[in-house]
Parts: sequence; C-alpha cells; structure tokens
Amino acid sequence: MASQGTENGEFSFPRTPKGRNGLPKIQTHGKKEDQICHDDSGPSVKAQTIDELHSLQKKRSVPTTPIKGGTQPAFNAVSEEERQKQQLQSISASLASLTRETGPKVVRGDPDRKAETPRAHVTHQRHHVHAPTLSTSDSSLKFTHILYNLSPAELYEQAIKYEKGSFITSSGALATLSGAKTGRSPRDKRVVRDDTTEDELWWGKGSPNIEMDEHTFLVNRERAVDYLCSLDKVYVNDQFLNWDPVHRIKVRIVSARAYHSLFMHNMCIRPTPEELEEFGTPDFTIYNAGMFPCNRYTHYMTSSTSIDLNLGRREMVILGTQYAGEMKKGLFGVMHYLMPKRQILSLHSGCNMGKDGDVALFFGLSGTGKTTLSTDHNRYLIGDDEHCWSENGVSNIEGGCYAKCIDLSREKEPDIFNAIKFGTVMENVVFDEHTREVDYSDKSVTENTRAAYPIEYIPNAKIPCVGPHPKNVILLACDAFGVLPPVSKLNLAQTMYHFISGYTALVAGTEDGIKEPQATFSACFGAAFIMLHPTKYAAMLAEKMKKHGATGWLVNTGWSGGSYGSGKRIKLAYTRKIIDAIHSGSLLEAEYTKTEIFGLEIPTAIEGVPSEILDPANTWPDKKAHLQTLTKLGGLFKKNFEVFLNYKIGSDNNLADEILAAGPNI
Ligand SMILES: Nc1ncnc2c1ncn2[C@@H]1O[C@H](COP(=O)(O)OP(=O)(O)OP(=O)(O)O)[C@@H](O)[C@H]1O
Ligand SMILES: O=C([O-])CC(=O)C(=O)O
Ligand SMILES: [Ca+2]
Ligand SMILES: [Mn+2]
Repeated sequence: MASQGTENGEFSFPRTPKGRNGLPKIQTHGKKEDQICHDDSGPSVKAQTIDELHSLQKKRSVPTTPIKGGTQPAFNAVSEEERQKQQLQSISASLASLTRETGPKVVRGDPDRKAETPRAHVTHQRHHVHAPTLSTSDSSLKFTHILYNLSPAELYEQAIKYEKGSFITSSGALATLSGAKTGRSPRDKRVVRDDTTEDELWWGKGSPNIEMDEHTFLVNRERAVDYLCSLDKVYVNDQFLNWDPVHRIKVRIVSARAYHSLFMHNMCIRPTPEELEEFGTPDFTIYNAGMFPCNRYTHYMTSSTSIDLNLGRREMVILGTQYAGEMKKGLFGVMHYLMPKRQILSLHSGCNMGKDGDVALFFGLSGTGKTTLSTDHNRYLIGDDEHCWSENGVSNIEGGCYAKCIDLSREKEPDIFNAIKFGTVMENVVFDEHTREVDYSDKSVTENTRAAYPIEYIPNAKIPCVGPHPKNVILLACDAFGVLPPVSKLNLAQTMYHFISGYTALVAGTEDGIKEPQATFSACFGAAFIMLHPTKYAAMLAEKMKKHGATGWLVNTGWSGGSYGSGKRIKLAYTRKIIDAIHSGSLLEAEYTKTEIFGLEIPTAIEGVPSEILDPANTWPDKKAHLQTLTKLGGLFKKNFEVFLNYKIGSDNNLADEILAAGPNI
C-alpha cells in the first residue's frame, strides 16, 4: 500500500508507471490524426451536456409487479399510470379539507425536480361537486407535492437539504433534532368522547384518555390539514402494523418532515412493492403537523401541543410537537383499542425466543430494560416494545426498534450499537462536529436520546416477527429505592398484582441537588397507551398465562445495596445472567425463600450472580433503613392499588380478592 502515499496522512506525488516520482508530462504535440486534444484514458460517456450526463445516472424504478399470468396482460390488470392515479386520488382524499369544496392540487414527486413530474399525475381535490368549478380560494390554485414512501436514501437527502439539525454521523446514521419536545406529552393527549367511546373507554381518575368533542377534533384536523396543504410538499407513508397477517392494520402517515417519514419507515412494517400496489384505503391515518401549534383559543386546549385521537373517524392529529414517538405510541393506543375487540391482548412489552422456541415477554415502563434485555445475542428478537398475544401466539406490532442511547456502549449492548448505521434515525444526540462521532454520554440536548432502526438491523431478528405462546412473563421494574429483589418468582395472583400496579422508580429530574427516587405506577406497564380499563387487559393476561402455563417473574433492573445515592444500579451483566436462568428453566428448579412485606419468592443462588445480592436485606449496610424503605414502598403500592379495588377482574369473582391479597402485607 506504500505506493498510495497519503495513507499515513503524509503527502507524496503519485508514481508514474515506470516508477519515477513526479507529475505526468503534458503533451502539447499529440497524435497526428487531428489537432484536438483528447483524454484517451477510457471510453467516453454517451452525453452531450452535463444535464444529459446527470440524466444517465438515474434509471426509473423497475415497475413493481410483473403483470400477473405471464406475458399477456391480465384481463383486469390496471396500468401503472392508472394505479398511480388511484393512489394519488386516495392521498388527495386524505388531505381534503372538510369545509371547502376545492383544495390544493396534489401531485407526485419532489417540487425541486419539476421537470420530472408527469402532468398526468395531478389530482384536483374536488368534493361534492362533479362539474368543473371556478377556484374560490388561493389554496386551490397551488400544488402540494406528495413524497410517497420514499426510500431511506431519498429521505436522507431531503432531511439534509431541508431540515436544520440533520447530519450524517460517522456510522452512517442520520442525526436529527426533534425540536422543543424531546419526549412525549401525555397531558396534551385528547380522545374524542362520543356515544360509542363513552361506554367503551376508560375515563376519569388515572385514565390517560382526556376527553374532547368531535367538533373540536374537526377544528384541529382542519388546522393540521390546512397547514400540511400550505406546504410545497408533504411526506406520505403507507405501511402496516402487526405481523399477524390476519390482524394486520393499514396505516397512512402524512407528515411535513423527512425525519418523521424515515422514523415511521423504520418503526412500522414496510410493505413489499406488491403489497403497496394493493394497499387501497388505509384503516387509520395520522396527520402530523407537529411544527405547527394548536390554537389556544380552541376549546379543550391547555397548551400549544395537542395529540388528538378520533377512533370513529380512525384518525389522529398532531399539532405542536415534533417528537416522533407521538406517532409510534399514538398508533399503539389505537391497537390497544382495536385488538382487545378481537380478543387479542396488546402489550407494552419486548419479546424474544430461544433456539428451542421458548418465548419470553418483557414488560416494564420506560427505561426499565425492555429493549436492552429483549435484544439478546443468544436469542431471536421478535420485538422490543409493542406486541399482541392472540390465540395463535405472539406477534410484533412494529417493524422496528426504538432504543435509548444514553451511555450506550459497544461492549454492553453490541447488537444495538451495531444497528446504528445507514438508515437509522438518531434523535437529539450530540456528535463531534468534524469526525461526526456520536458521544453517547452527552445529555446536552436531552437524556432521552434515541435510535430508531428497522428490526432487520438486529442480526438474529425473527422475521416474520411472530412466535408461539410465551413461556415466561418477565415484569421489569427499575427500583431506585433498592428494596425489590433482583429477581423473584411470582404466582399468578402476584403477577396480576404487579401487572396492574405497573411500578417503577426512576430518579426525578436532572438538576443538581438532592435526587429522591420517584415511585411511578402505570397500570399494565403502560397506562399512557391503554384505552380500556386496566382490569380488562389484566383479566386477558391472567386467562392466557393460565391457559398456556406461563410463569411470571419480577426483575429489578434498578438499585442494589441502598437507594439511589448510596447504592448502585445492578450490573447489566448480572441482570443478563438472571434472565438467562429464567430462559433456560434452571431458575424454576432453584431453592426459594420468601421476603417480608412483599412476600416475594427469591432464589438462593443463580449461576454467575453473587448470591449475597439476591436478597436486598443482605446488601444494605443499614438494616433499619432497609426495613423503613421497604415499608414505605409497600405503603405506596397499597395506596396506588386502592382505585382498582371496586373493579371486577374477569369472570372469576375470587380473582380480585386473590390479587389484592398478593400485594404487600403491612
Ligand atoms: N441492570 C440493567 N438492566 C437493564 N438495563 C440496564 C441495567 N443497567 C443499566 N441499564 C440501562 O438502562 C436502560 C434501559 O433502557 P431500555 O431502552 O431497555 O428501556 P425500555 O424498557 O425499552 O424503555 P422504552 O419503553 O422507553 O423504550 C438502557 O440504557 C440500559 O443500558
Ligand atoms: O414512547 C416513547 O417515547 C418511548 C417509549 O418507548 C416509551 O416511553 O415507552
Ligand atoms: Ca424500548
Ligand atoms: Mn416503550
């Protein structure tokens, strides 16, 4: 390699073929045949101008499906042009104003490449009226360009060219900023309360569903649609949710940013070209006008952010937040409504499968380890965050993963680290301005830095993302009080108790000063996303676990040896050993003792884990402080559970009493 000269950063002249250093000589007296100077180094290109040369670079995408039934066009085959026209009409209908008869002209393609836009693909929005009308508003005179299901490479170019804060990092991922919001805004979620949802949904204390009326929804919908149609271009993604083919949902996402389009490209299931041709009308549509605020004068609005769900119309409107997780979790809420109607349980859980087909679910609130622990080099990944459990087994709802990046390291989480490459969207990370190397420890923008990548980026992803009935149900809690054991085995009633409680305790705030752990209870480990009363999901889980003989476990991925401040977070390597012992079945065979207050069964030994940490009572230097903290946490659990006491759980009347008895005893 020495002949290449510049490899070590030093500069040298290239050698000539004869081995002499120096520049090649310029020949002023060329060949005799003609007097024009030629560069004969290779064959020339078939172009007369630079523009022509550029036009050679790109060839048209291959028509997606070969015409069915051999070379003869099938009797009812739709021409490519006709199909594109239908697609555009469907998008035009999505973008239609509900109050005006005419809207913008919808056209396919990038507005910056006008010459490439075939005029045939222009669709007028004209509703109710069939005869040509005169335009009565300026908005009906303009074009809105549709960038439909663009590829990651195209979206990269769009983001880098048009969206400030978009950069390619050294690993090839796209770094973006989500704007003022770097997390979800649950207090700004609104759900339309109508005659149907009134009875079906969970309303009132503890419920994530804050009501709005149909009229206000339409006001916000119009605001979002007007904003989107005022732009030169919008991104449209047509994709699927749920890998179970029978219960698959078609979703359309209309957004203003390439970042949002690439995020959803990664997070939803990507249709094949054939599936896209037959996509038709979506089952659910998101209008993401996140850069544009809602109007505070609008009824029900308490901030300039509003995330509005209308189950009757099958639509969601996003105003005033660009955090992409709103779309992901918004659709999850929709699944939490649609799936239980079909007797399918929707779950805020990770899921993986061993070589022998044993499936494990990982429940837990944000930051407790669903993504980290379900991404396991020795097992097949089914999904990291959202699943369905039906009569056929489990299926992932999504087509991608959304991993926390803070303090990410190649050593501890190699599969996630390596998934951060071309195509991956990284939100709010900080990187070196020159090398574009990401500093995973930097919290300057937010602590909630994230990477969204297609699930295939994990080497042992199970595609299609489905599996048999779970054998283990692992409830993760990051207990910053440091009193829950690293692992305990749960009976069914205890599993229900902890599932309904949905406990975790993170450390509040990032300001300096005293940081007290903050207990969080979120029913079903995802109260922000559920639509029905928690006991509905809990009863379904109990029924399924019983029927399929699954074992429940409670795993503390939080503190040991004291609360936050004096103790330390349990080493990820130990948690992995604990999880290994659950998967292998060896933990089921272990010897157990019972803890005080919570009555949890804890093993006395696990391979690869120091035995003394298995009982928190051993690890606290101050025994009195331990008992006090344990009692305090038990009290918080009891207080939280009070709201569930009046609810019937499932058809089994005794279950409610049994579940209550499975809680802490103080
Ligand atoms: N013992 C441990 N077990 C699990 N995770 C740990 C442990 N110690 C530290 N961590 C860190 O805690 C974080 C767990 O976050 P993870 O992304 O897995 O959360 P999640 O449950 O998937 O949350 P979300 O629903 O918000 O995506 C990771 O950053 C991981 O590195
Ligand atoms: O939804 C998000 O923003 C991230 C996430 O997975 C969660 O909070 O459960
Ligand atoms: Ca996750
Ligand atoms: Mn989640």
